[in-house]
Amino acid sequence: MSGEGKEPQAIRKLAPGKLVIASHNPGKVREITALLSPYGVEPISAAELDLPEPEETGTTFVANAELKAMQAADLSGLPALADDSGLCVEALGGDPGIFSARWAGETKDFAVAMQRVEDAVRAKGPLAGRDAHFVCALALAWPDGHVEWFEGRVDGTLVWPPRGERGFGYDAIFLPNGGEQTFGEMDPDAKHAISHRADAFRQLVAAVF
Ligand SMILES: O=P(O)(O)OP(=O)(O)OP(=O)(O)OC[C@H]1O[C@@H](n2cnc3c(O)ncnc32)[C@H](O)[C@@H]1O
Ligand SMILES: [Mg+2]
Repeated sequence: MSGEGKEPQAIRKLAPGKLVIASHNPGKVREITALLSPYGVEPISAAELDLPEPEETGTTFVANAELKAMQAADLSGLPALADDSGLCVEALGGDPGIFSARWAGETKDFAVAMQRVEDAVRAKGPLAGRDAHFVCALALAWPDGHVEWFEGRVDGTLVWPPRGERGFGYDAIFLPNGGEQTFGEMDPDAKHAISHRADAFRQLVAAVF
């Protein structure tokens, strides 16, 4: 990990400029802003810039992160960081996966999405396992069209009923391996120590700082 034993520095290629967080999900924007906070960049969200939400036509997390980042960099003329992430349930062959946001429907209701996951796993029968993991692909796009990407992961188990009001999305049903609290119950700093997003972010820091 970079930064150990020295003061965090501004991102070499970014300082002292702005970085667009190419996401329309306030939970993600909050987490990415916190992860970026030691590094001296000025984050500005896609919503603040009124950027459109692109259609996620990719078939992988990386492809979707890349298209979101490239669109934001292109439209803003600034470097842009996008995150495509999701919950992959082993018993469901990796679903909802890249469709995690879409399982919540038009109204983005994650109580509904978490219930859909529970129903789908229970429908597999009593022997269906509860193993799951979160994936986070981060793509950093530069206005000249160059893109770098990084993928992180965290493994855990699904729990029902949902536990905890912190976090967002599927956090309340995800118990990371070795932990006693779901991501929905955890302090945000504790989630940042182990999450899929933090894992991808560590790789980004190592490559870009
Ligand atoms: O595409 P953007 O605008 O960034 O926002 P989104 O919510 O549509 O994001 P995705 O397309 O990447 O969909 C991923 C979904 O997976 C869920 N998810 C991702 N990371 C999560 C996390 O750390 N905790 C809980 N749920 C998460 C969350 O509900 C997201 O809506
Ligand atoms: Mg999305």
